Amino acid sequence: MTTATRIDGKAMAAGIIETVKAATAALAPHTVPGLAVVIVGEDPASQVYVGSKARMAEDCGFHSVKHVLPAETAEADLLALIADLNADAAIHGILVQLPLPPQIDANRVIQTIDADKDVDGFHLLNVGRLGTGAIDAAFVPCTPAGSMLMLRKILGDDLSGKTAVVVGRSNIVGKPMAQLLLAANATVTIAHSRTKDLAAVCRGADILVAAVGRPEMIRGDWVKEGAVVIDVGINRVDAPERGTGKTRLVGDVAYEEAAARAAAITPVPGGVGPMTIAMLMANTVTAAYRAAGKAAPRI
Ligand SMILES: NC(=O)C1=CN([C@@H]2O[C@H](COP(=O)(O)OP(=O)(O)OC[C@H]3O[C@@H](n4cnc5c(N)ncnc54)[C@H](OP(=O)(O)O)[C@@H]3O)[C@@H](O)[C@H]2O)C=CC1
Ligand SMILES: Nc1nc(=O)c2c([nH]1)NC[C@@H]1CN(c3ccc(C(=O)N[C@@H](CCC(=O)O)C(=O)O)cc3)C=[N+]21
Repeated sequence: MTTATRIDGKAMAAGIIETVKAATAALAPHTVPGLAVVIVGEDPASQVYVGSKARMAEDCGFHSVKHVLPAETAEADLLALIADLNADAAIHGILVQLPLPPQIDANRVIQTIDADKDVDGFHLLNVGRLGTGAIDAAFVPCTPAGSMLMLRKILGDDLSGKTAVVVGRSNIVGKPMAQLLLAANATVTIAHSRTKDLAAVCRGADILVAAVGRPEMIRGDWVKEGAVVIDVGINRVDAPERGTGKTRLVGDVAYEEAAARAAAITPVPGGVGPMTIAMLMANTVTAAYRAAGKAAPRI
């Protein structure tokens, strides 16, 4: 029995992309938003994501460049490429796909990106802005930003009086998600692998955000009746029922079980993933507006 509203990330993302296209057209011909996507190594899943980011950038009317570097690239060479992109006036946004191979210090790479081109929102300046309430000046990480838009569609802008539990404390999802929820007045708990009785913690959540990376770990009876569930997890699992060697994507939440109790829930695929890509395009067009000295459109 599925009773929950399915929050359609694919449809929401398509709406955002239309807004991005209009904002891009309004900048022409003086400014064309430029996005550089950099990937080191040949991990097939990462290649797919980087390809879809570059394709979507083209679809939006951006100048789009993709740099594919070999897995054995030295850190100094990647830093030199970033310096070039920082200095390139045709590039407004730089994304370096994570994770990076072990010989490269990801933190050093992220801090080398010009904060004004940091469309991932991972640079210390943008993290600091988000954490100190200067959200309008920050680039907010795409996955949490997209997750918040989905949540706001159901619950509105003010989450006063609501308890939110974020499972996962990564710099790219869990921590910025918690900051956004806090800024929207939710009472926020961040859970992780050392949390005791995670099921009970989750059961207290009016808003439950799963960003763990464990297929269907969060079961239906962990979900409070009437909760809003945002499933960030993207996990590829075997699907022998579809044929030998076939796989499918599942989230961190057991969807059908959770949907029987939740008020609203995001699916995987078609939930947070497409919203992440849409927010990357939104951040890039914002960067281009700022570079042109114009007020960025609200997305
Ligand atoms: N939809 C999208 O656009 C995106 C999806 N993702 C997906 O989201 C998921 C999380 O990504 P990311 O944040 O980068 O992952 P990380 O691996 O960086 O972080 C995972 C977090 O989950 C916690 N965790 C791991 N096991 C458990 C457990 N058994 N119980 C409770 N907490 C646990 C870890 O805790 P601890 O810190 O204690 O180790 C950690 O904080 C992945 O599936 C990833 O593919 C990621 C980015 C974008
Ligand atoms: N610097 C950096 N920034 C990132 O934002 C970043 C990153 N590195 N490394 C990897 C993760 C992962 N990530 C996803 C984006 C879109 C989908 C997405 O569109 N998913 C589709 C399915 C795609 C498919 O079918 O494989 C969906 O959920 O419907 C998934 C995952 C961004 N990440």
